[in-house]
Amino acid sequence: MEAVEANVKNTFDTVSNSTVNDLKNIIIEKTNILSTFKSFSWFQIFISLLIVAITYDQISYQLNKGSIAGPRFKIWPFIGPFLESLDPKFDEYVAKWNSGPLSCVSIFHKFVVIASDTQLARKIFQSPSFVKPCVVDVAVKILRPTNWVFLDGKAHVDYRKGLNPLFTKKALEDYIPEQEKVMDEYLNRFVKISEEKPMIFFHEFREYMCAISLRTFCGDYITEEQIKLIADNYYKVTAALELVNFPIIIPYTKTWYGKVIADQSMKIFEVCAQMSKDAILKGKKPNCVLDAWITSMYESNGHIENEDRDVKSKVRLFSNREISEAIFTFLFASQDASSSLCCWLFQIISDRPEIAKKIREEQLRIRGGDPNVKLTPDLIDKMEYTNMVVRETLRYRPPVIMVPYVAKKAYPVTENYTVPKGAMIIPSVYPALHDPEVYENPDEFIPDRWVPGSKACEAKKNWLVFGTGTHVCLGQTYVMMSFTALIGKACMFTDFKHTVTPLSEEVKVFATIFPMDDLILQFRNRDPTTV
Ligand code: HEM
Repeated sequence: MEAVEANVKNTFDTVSNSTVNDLKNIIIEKTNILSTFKSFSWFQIFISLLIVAITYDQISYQLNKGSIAGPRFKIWPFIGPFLESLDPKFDEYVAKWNSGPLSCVSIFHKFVVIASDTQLARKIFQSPSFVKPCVVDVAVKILRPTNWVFLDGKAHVDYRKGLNPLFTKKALEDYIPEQEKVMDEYLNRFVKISEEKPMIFFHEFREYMCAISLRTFCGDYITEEQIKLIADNYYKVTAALELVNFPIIIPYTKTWYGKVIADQSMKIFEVCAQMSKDAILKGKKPNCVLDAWITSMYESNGHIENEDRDVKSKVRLFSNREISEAIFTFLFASQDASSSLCCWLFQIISDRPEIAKKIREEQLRIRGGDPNVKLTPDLIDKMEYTNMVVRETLRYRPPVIMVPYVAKKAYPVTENYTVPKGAMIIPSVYPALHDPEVYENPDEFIPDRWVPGSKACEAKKNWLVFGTGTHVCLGQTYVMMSFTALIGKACMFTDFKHTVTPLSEEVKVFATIFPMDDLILQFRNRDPTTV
């Protein structure tokens, strides 16, 4: 027993001794580390941490970049080319596209991959299981988190099914009379305001686009004053939703003004939605998008008789708030792109009088010589040459030059490169539309390249003006038809003269693209029965 006790004591002593020694060692070690730290100044600690952070930032950039084109190093640590991105230059985009089929850039923690190759761009647009449209953080606050544009996968596809019939040729038939009134009103206004001297039309065209969209969407339910309020202020929404913007809404900043206008507009649309609901129940014939949508909801749910409209799938009943949010997205999606197309169309045609003459000839011919024949979808279908001019303008100066998407998970976009999860992946549209293999002399404006059966017409894969895949532009048919109608009427009834400046052909990027000099024009009335 004693032997056992002695043994235990010995073991205990040995263990205690070794534990004490270990503890001693640890304390000495810690004291050494502390004293080493103490010998550093705060400045030295800060510099060391900074070096660690910069190294981490560089290494993760190199790992994300892999073999694709892009700056060798992230020259400005953390921020990357943030300052350049605040004022994006078209030439810098072109340089990026020319640098390789896939190229990259890193701004703050965001890694951005840009695809310039047509096949790759199409592949990205058509990979909804890997990517979804990328919206700036603040967009969720401005457009509201409940907005349909943030839906993904099946929920998005189902929602789109209900919206698609609102922008078909058949639907347009109902909207055209109201649209034509706005066209006439604004063409008169353009003549009046530029009577004295040529003036900048960038703002005018933005206001006009806003007015025509709002009349198409909300019909007579929206007042002139409300249209003016939204049209005068909509640019604040564009500025608030630029790709690089502060994510938190601070009062009296760009994003705050954007939200105020968005909220005001949606409030107006909510009231319009209720007015449309009341009118449709009383048997009104639809003449705007709200009416068409509410009719399909009411027919689908048995509130009114189905008049053999284009109701392919069951449409549930939507609240006024939901409808107002969707109408705002139509405005949001259309306003900048349509204003861009409008500016380039008028500039390009004015600079090429022979094209204006051919448009007039066609417009008079299809109307049997009477310029006052009213617009209908069938009449617009006959405007083949005018349509080719609109198509060529969209190719030559595509309003949306690229569409930001985000990788939902690691996305093997090529055999050799995988886009990291969370990175932005941007399919470019412009290079596909300037591909010399398909469009000979791509930097020349040649409407005749669109004659039926031509190489350009057949190259459907290059036609990325409206995107492709599940998020393809909802308004594409509407855009082609309403702009063909508009420019036809503008050429018949007015002479518009462009003041060419050295900046006219330079491209300004403001969400979409515009002539750098903001387009200086003068409109005059003309005899519409002559060419
Ligand atoms: C010249 C005029 C226009 C151009 C160039 C244009 C172009 C585009 C492009 C490139 C996209 C992204 C497509 C994709 O990701 O695959 C898009 C989406 C969209 N566009 Fe347009 N657009 C125009 C006018 C309009 C108009 C007038 C409307 C009116 C309703 C509209 C409604 C939409 C909507 C709602 C989306 C999002 C669709 C979705 O996420 O499902 N666009 N547009």
